[in-house]
Amino acid sequence: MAQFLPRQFFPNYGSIPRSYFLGHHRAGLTKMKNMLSSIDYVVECRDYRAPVTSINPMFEEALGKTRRIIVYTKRDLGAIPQSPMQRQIETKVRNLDRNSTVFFTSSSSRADVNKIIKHLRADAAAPEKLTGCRIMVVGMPNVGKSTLINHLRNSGVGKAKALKTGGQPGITRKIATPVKIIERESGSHTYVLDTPGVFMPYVPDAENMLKLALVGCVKDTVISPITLVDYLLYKVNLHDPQAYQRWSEPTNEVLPLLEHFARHTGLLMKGGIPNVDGAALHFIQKWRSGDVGRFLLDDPDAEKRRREDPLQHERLSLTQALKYERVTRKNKPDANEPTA
Ligand SMILES: Nc1nc2c(ncn2[C@@H]2O[C@H](COP(=O)(O)OP(=O)(O)OP(=O)(O)O)[C@@H](O)[C@H]2O)c(=O)[nH]1
Repeated sequence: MAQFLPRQFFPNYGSIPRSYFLGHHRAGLTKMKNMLSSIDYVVECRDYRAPVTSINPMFEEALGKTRRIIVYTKRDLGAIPQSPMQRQIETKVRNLDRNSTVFFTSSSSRADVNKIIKHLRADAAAPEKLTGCRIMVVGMPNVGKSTLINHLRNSGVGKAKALKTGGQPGITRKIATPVKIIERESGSHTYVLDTPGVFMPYVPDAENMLKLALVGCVKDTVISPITLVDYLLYKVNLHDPQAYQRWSEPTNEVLPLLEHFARHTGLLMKGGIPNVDGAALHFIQKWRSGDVGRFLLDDPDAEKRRREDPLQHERLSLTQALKYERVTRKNKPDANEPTA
């Protein structure tokens, strides 16, 4: 049999939507900015699988110089736990933000969350105020903020889940009441505030929009699931074309893959015709639960090179992003209303 050759580039970016900036994202960001004066730390959550793409430049500019801890969530989905690959990834990702305190967490690992609690308890610079230390947790939609806070609370004060979590973005729509995660004898306890996930007004690079949709920052109704699986297939093949061998031979063709997958998983319509749309959503869910390989969608080495080369530094500025948003709103009065 001929050797399988994965695609080396993805040919089909077509007309992918580049925005998902909803009304509650804008309102949440404004409220966060207004609350900053009473906040001692910001914990910025990013998705481990897209450590570069899930950075929201809006936070960089809006949250200013408030002390920041970066937490890469969903560690369990980006690499096999304790593997050499995991260690390699984390060294590279840590090196991208040498001046920040960085943690990697998996919701299934108490040890990961304990490290953050330990750091916060030991932090000599934590303010000893009568009102306690207040931490705001920010990040893109669905990145795992509420889950992290529930685990911090459980690890820090032994209490059960306080916040609602869910598999689709937008579960948290308002800044929540503070949740206590550390108790101190002095009475200066540490509290955490959950915030609504905030997307960016415009994603200049269509590939980044696909990555953000795959990791779940964007609702599954915004981009065609078949396009998403096509992009995922391209990435999976570069990582390990055997990752979906339970359902299909290695292939670069999305429709045959989805047809095989639909038949294996019983997603059939009348007359036994494979339900490829349903299969696409199910295949994405499989990948999101770690069943189709664990790997990064971003390349930290490429990001390092990009950051070191000022000529390639093309990140969209806040001004450009807001300009784009104004134009979109002018053309479409309901552009900021949530889709389904
Ligand atoms: N496998 C895995 N899943 C996680 C992890 N952290 C969060 N999740 C899942 O990711 C989904 C989103 O988690 P949430 O905590 O609701 O995310 P959020 O950032 O608060 O979402 P918004 O309400 O949109 O702001 C849920 O289904 C969680 O169970 C993790 O470390 N590993």
